[in-house]
Amino acid sequence: MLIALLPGDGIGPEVIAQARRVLDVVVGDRLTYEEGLVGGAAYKAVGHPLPEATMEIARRADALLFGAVGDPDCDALERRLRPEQAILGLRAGLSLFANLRPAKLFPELADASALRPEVASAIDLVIVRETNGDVYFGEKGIRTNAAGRREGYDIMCYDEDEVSRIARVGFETARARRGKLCSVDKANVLETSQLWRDVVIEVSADYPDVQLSHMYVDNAAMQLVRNPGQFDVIVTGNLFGDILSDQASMCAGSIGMLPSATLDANNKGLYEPIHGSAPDIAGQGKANPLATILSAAMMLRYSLGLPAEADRIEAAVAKALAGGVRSPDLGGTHTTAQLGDAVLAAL
Ligand SMILES: NC(=O)c1ccc[n+]([C@@H]2O[C@H](COP(=O)([O-])OP(=O)(O)OC[C@H]3O[C@@H](n4cnc5c(N)ncnc54)[C@H](O)[C@@H]3O)[C@@H](O)[C@H]2O)c1
Ligand SMILES: CC(C)[C@H](C(=O)O)[C@@H](O)C(=O)O
Ligand SMILES: [Mg+2]
Repeated sequence: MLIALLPGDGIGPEVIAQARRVLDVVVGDRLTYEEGLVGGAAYKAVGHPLPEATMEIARRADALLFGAVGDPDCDALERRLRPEQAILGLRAGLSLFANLRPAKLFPELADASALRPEVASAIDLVIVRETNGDVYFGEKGIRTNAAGRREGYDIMCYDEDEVSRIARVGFETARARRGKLCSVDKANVLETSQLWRDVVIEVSADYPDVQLSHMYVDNAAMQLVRNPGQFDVIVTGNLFGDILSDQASMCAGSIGMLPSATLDANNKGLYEPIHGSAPDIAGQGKANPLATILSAAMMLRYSLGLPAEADRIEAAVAKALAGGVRSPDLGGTHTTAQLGDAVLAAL
């Protein structure tokens, strides 16, 4: 099976290196890798953040393992050349619309959560985030308005098929878990959200066994901190899901702990930590690689049909944490490589 390995920028290559060590031990030569340039690294090498050569590997691969993109050197570039366009281009170009972001507290990390331990310990949820639509992909630009002033705009737009297909992923995910789906929107203000809510309710007719609720996004942000244990599966749009998942990560201990899968209709997927390239700590051995290692486990489970191997990796991460290894984001002083060492030792 072929993996497109896309390390990217900043801490991306550092965390991918540790995931690769783990995969080599757990699945060995059952996987082959082709590395592609993405993000600022690709822009600097060939003038584009998502070169056709990388897309070609990505199309051929059975799954994609992605680090992170984002480079302060590229901040002044026009939008289509910015490193972040690489991840958006992969999601759009490969129809990767269903972004699953599980947030669960490893019991050993109760002290690292931003919440009180008894509140934090209840967090065990999945955010199902749509990643092919919303303000990310609507018409956008900067224009001069009637008053002669510059005006930026990003149209928020979802069509009903986009909503129903992500709603189905939400219902299926809930059905396979504790049977509760919370759809998060802003239907008190946004027409897009009103349609979202109507379509989710229509789709719910096919899932009478799943308990559906609706919540406004501002309340959801508050409830995630007040009582995260109330959520099983959250289904939401691209922008709300982006924000809520970073927030959920701190409830579960650290942004460096949350993995993700972004799937197409056939479970081909891109696997990446939810965090970015973290330029503030890049190159210092401070990055927590566990989100990326856990993303590799999700890849084995969802795209490669190796659930036992995925379980093995997740158990090894838990064992490494139980052994006391902690990167700075978790309140410790261990390096990126030492976290990798601890997971390998646990394996
Ligand atoms: N999918 C992606 O590739 C992705 C995701 C988010 C942000 N970005 C990009 O990354 C760049 C930096 O963005 P940002 O600073 O807003 O977000 P970020 O997630 O890169 O970093 C936010 C904070 O979290 C810390 N952090 C992140 N990952 C960590 C890890 N594994 N271990 C320890 N600490 C970690 C960072 O040091 C920083 O203080 C920007 O260019 C942004 O667009 C890319
Ligand atoms: C880098 C950026 C485009 C991306 C997003 O907003 O989707 C990131 O924040 C993420 O969470 O994957
Ligand atoms: Mg994000």
